Amino acid sequence: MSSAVLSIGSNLGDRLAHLRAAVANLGGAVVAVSPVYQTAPWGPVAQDDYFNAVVLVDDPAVDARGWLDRAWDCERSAGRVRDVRWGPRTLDVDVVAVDQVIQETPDLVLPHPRAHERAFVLVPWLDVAPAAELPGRGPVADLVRALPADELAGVRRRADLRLEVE
Ligand SMILES: Nc1ncnc2c1ncn2[C@@H]1O[C@H](COP(=O)(O)OP(=O)(O)OP(=O)(O)O)[C@@H](O)[C@H]1O
Ligand SMILES: Nc1nc2c(c(=O)[nH]1)N=C(CO)CN2
Repeated sequence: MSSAVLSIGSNLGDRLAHLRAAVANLGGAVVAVSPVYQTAPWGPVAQDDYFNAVVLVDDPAVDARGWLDRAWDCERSAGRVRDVRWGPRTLDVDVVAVDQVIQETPDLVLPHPRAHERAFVLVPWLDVAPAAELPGRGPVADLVRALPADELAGVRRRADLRLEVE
């Protein structure tokens, strides 16, 4: 059994189309899709706002490494070029958590090592899973409450935009 929390983000090209394509690519594994948020860029690189969302997925045949492969497949389909760390991208798919797994392998750290400090991950996750917990860090609701006000202010729900579950 394997359920995962994926964070999807885009700030290059048709941002909504890239997020929609990721949800379509994940197909039958998709259990829930959060609202879309417009988010101020996190990190040291000056760049345009992102659209972000969180997707809950489940597939008994996919393990933690398998979710990373699915994430990379989504990114490849969006024509993502890997250059600047934390720089602009057509599509970023991060594996936030897989079940209760805590691991550190060269390719995959779980939970995602920066998820607990990212409003653009925690706020949409809370929308679709109010009782969720980030393994090793506690309830997502508590993590959201602990975020600095300016982090939270940079995350604005776009009620005019929707990602459909296929
Ligand atoms: N939980 C995880 N989800 C996605 N990638 C991970 C994870 N843990 C480790 N990685 C590794 O991180 C590397 C860099 O990923 P990526 O280019 O998406 O980083 P980034 O999006 O710029 O930064 P960040 O990881 O802070 O979101 C990948 O090659 C991948 O192997
Ligand atoms: N708001 C926001 N900022 C980011 C994002 C993202 O998805 N949303 N992804 C990044 C890639 O490392 C860097 N910064």
